[in-house]
Amino acid sequence: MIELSGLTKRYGAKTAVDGLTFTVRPGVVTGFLGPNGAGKSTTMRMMLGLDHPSSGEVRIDGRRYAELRDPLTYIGALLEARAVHPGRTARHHLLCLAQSNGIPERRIDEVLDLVGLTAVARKRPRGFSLGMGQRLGIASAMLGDPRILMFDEPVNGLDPEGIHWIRNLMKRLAAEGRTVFVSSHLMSEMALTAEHLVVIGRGRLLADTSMARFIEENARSFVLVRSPEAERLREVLTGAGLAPTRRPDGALEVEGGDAARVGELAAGHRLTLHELSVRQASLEEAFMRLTHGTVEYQAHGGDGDDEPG
Ligand SMILES: Nc1ncnc2c1ncn2[C@@H]1O[C@H](COP(=O)(O)OP(=O)(O)OP(=O)(O)O)[C@@H](O)[C@H]1O
Repeated sequence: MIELSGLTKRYGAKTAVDGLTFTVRPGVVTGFLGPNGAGKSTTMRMMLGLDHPSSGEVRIDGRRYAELRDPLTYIGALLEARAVHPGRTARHHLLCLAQSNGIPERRIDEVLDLVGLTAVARKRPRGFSLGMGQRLGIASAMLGDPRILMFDEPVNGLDPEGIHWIRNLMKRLAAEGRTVFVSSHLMSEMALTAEHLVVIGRGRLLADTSMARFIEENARSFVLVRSPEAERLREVLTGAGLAPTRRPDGALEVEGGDAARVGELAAGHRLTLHELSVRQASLEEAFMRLTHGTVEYQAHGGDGDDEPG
């Protein structure tokens, strides 16, 4: 478990993290979202004792990071900037980490096998692809068999196979009862991976809730229906208390409607349908709606919207 209370980080006049209080629990993957510059990396760095809070604190299974003996056995992390000594082989890199953290050497082969790098264990990471580099970073994070794992943008730049592998690994680690905390800007990927979400904007907590609730509360689902007799259909649906709205392209949207009911009402009135589909609200839509206004660098409008110079 990771517990943050009143966690704050100021850089001069800039407050990067502003009084964050939340708990990351074991057993589920918790996604960490926020627009660029929201303070995610700064928060993660403070969780790992790499940055000192201006005020507030982080507890890792009840203790401060500095109080942990052999911290890699409590919390493992994959951060965006990978620090691998260029002259060391993958195996040597893991060996150095193991030796400085009281981890038995046999664990190295286990983690190499776990991430699928056994065949290149004696090669230098310099020649590794992005995906292999990520796997080595994950092997380092897993080395101490920690109960808590943190991943900062783990799928950035990975191919679909690599993304799939990391997604399943994170889910498996959570299913084993570990605490898994992951940041990503890829909303569709996050929607498939995380069960719980923590969302921040300008350093402040915006949401700490389940994925399902977050989407339900911040985005809308509706039934989309198209008919060559749209006006007649609108009357029928309105008569049934469904309150459809008409889109400029002539289609009708029935918010909170049930597709079966719409279809049955249309059939009952012998109305032809060209489309009847359920549009599920997406995490991306919910995220955009919630964080709108907390984005640091916002583009206004589309092309040609520049102020005349
Ligand atoms: N060392 C630093 N000195 C001054 N300002 C900093 C420093 N580190 C971060 N900041 C500022 O703090 C804010 C939060 O940055 P942070 O990198 O934590 O955001 P983030 O949510 O991880 O962003 P991104 O999604 O772009 O990675 C930003 O405005 C950033 O410019």
